[in-house]
Amino acid sequence: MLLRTEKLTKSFGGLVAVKSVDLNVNQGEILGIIGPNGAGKTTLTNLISGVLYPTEGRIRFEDKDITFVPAHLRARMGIARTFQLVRPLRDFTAFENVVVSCLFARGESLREARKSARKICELVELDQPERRLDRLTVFELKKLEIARALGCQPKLLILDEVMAGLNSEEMQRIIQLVRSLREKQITICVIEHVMSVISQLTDRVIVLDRGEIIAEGPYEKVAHDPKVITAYLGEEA
Ligand SMILES: Nc1ncnc2c1ncn2[C@@H]1O[C@H](COP(=O)(O)OP(=O)(O)OP(=O)(O)O)[C@@H](O)[C@H]1O
Repeated sequence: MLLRTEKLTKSFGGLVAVKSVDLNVNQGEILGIIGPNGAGKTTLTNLISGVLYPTEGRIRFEDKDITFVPAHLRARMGIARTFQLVRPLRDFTAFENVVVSCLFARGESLREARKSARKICELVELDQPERRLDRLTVFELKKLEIARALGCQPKLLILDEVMAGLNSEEMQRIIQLVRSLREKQITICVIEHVMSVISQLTDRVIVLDRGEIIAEGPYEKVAHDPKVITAYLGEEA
């Protein structure tokens, strides 16, 4: 078990966004986290990455209790995530963004960080990384967001809706990239609204609804679960 949460709960005032969630992430798997809008997926990601601390419950990573470990130290321990809204440093080039991530997350020297960043840019196939960010397409910004997360040398990589705004060919390229990362022994959690991506990419899926896990298993199984169908229909109603 790489990551385990026990009765993880986060309340915002009266609203319980994540409610007593027991989540296990196995070493080497690609786990999908799905659920209708407002189900608590991003809050759960924020709790795991340390952007937020829980109201109750514990988080264990590689058998260490990290419940209240600050985000930057979690990054050094090997937990990396992308953000739903990409958050690059706007005044830097793409390459410099990746260098910064390697410098801070890995604690590398500038020389080492530049070398690592070059390899990461090749891995994610970032074209012309010396360009400024205002010259990048949405697809390239998404790859940059993944590249920045890879700067942490993650053991666990959480992808928060990386497919939003991409066309189907670009999605296929990201799917290939994510598969290649798994081959490099990186465990991956994918939060995604695009179900064809979830079905192609994941070994297992958990479904959140109103902060709780309502179903768990292979995508084909959970997609036919009446509780899941009802949760999604509720969203459309
Ligand atoms: N900082 C906050 N303060 C107050 N309420 C919040 C905060 N963050 C999230 N919430 C609420 O918590 C609930 C879960 O939100 P969250 O963003 O985690 O859901 P989600 O599943 O990621 O949704 P989406 O798919 O729309 O991104 C929502 O009702 C949301 O309004």
